[in-house]
Order: sequence, then C-alpha cells, then structure tokens
Amino acid sequence: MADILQNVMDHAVAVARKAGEVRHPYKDPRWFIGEESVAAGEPSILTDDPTWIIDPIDGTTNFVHAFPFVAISIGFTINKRVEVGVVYSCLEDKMFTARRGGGAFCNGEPLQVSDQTDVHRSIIATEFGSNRDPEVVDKIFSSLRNILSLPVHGVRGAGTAAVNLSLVASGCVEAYYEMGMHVWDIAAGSLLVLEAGGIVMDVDGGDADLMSRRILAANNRSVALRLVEQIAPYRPDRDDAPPAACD
Ligand SMILES: O=P(O)(O)O[C@H]1[C@H](O)[C@@H](O)[C@H](O)[C@@H](O)[C@@H]1O
Ligand SMILES: [Mg+2]
Ligand SMILES: [Mg+2]
Repeated sequence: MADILQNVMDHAVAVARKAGEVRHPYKDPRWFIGEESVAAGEPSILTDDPTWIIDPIDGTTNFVHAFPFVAISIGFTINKRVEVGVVYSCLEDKMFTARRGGGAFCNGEPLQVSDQTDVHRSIIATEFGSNRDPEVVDKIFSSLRNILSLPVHGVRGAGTAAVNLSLVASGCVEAYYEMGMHVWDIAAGSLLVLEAGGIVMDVDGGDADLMSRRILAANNRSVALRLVEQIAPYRPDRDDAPPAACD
C-alpha cells in the first residue's frame, strides 16, 4: 500500500512539474479537499489539479457512540477523476485499496461485486443523514418505503459512506445510495466499487458527479436502475456551491 501511495505522490509531483508549477503537492491547500480543512474555511473546489480528498473519520456519530464502523477515507483525483482510493475500516482492520485500472483489494485480496441481478434478492445500503428538514425526511422515508416494498431482502446502513461503499465492492450488499453526504465521504469508496466491477451514478440515473452530494453505487446496471425508479430525489447544496452571501 505504501508503494501505491508513493507512486501516486510521485505522479502528482511529475504532473505539477510538467505544468510548470512550483507548488508542493503535499502542502499547498489547493491540492486538498478535506472535511476538517473545509470546516476551517478552506475552499471545496475540485479542479483538474492532482487533489487529495480526505475524511479522517468517516462515521463520526458511530465513533462517538462506540458503534463499531469507522473509517479513514483518502481519494486522489487528477482531472477530476478518482485515480486512487483508500478506505481503512479501523475496527474491522480492513484496508481497502483501488487504483484506476488496477482492481480493488481488501487487505491485498481482490474484490468483486455481487453477481445478483434481481433487486428482490438484494440488500440495499443507505443512510438517514443528518438533515431533519421535514421535506427531506419525507423523501428519505418515501424512498425507503418504495424500496422495502419492492420487496428487497433487506436494507442496511453502516453509518459511514466509505464502509457502505466497501460493502458494495465486497459483494456484501448489492447497492448503496445516499443524498446529503460529501465528496470526502465517497471519493475513495466510489473507485473501490468501480474497480470491483460495479457502477456509480447519480440517484436519478444520470452521470455520477462527485460534488453533487448524491450517489448511487451498485453491483450492476439492472439493480441500479430498479432503485432509480424507487428513489425520491432531492438536491442538497453542492459541495462546490459558492458560500451564501452575508448581509
Ligand atoms: O462521519 P462523517 O465524516 O461526518 O460522515 C458521514 C456523514 O456526515 C453522514 O451524513 C452520512 O450519512 C454518513 O454516511 C457519512 O459517512
Ligand atoms: Mg464522512
Ligand atoms: Mg468525517
């Protein structure tokens, strides 16, 4: 794993030098989008530059309550595309890694999504999120009611987007969808799913957009599209939305 990260960092330096940049790719804040740096006021704009997208603790509520799923999530993008994803599920002691075109792995073992094509025989992961706006809560429950009534085998939520995506990549659940999480929750995990043979799209069936705060990741298109029909979509403010103007 250290080798993969070192290669990527070397690549970042090479790309920067080629572009005539003198910035140091590990230190310049423009090369990072992190949950804590954004909370501290740093920008959350995804550019074509090599960019580390980091969530130091994914599953904070779990962590606080000792609910045993917590992860560290590190994604690396070039030209807005995730090239490397690392999710470390701390209490499971599982290190998930993926490199674009190089497959996905858990503790070094290759991962493959589930081969289930029938949504009725599937487990779907999702989260309730933290938005308690009644309209949003109604949409969440509407989606959930539709999916449970399909019916499916079950609905689960680990309390961390990164772990939910690792579960899709591992074939333990067929799909995961959520609206309201952030780019640092899903950058790394989305590559795990793609490299394990799955697909990632918007909840309305459109193209995936890392900054949209919406994701549907699935083992295959047929399961994904059945879910698209059931999900009541809403649009949270984008991660790259300009800050609201102050009076
Ligand atoms: O624990 P976090 O890093 O805050 O990430 C959470 C996110 O805040 C929450 O909205 C989602 O439902 C979870 O799946 C994230 O992982
Ligand atoms: Mg998170
Ligand atoms: Mg976090």
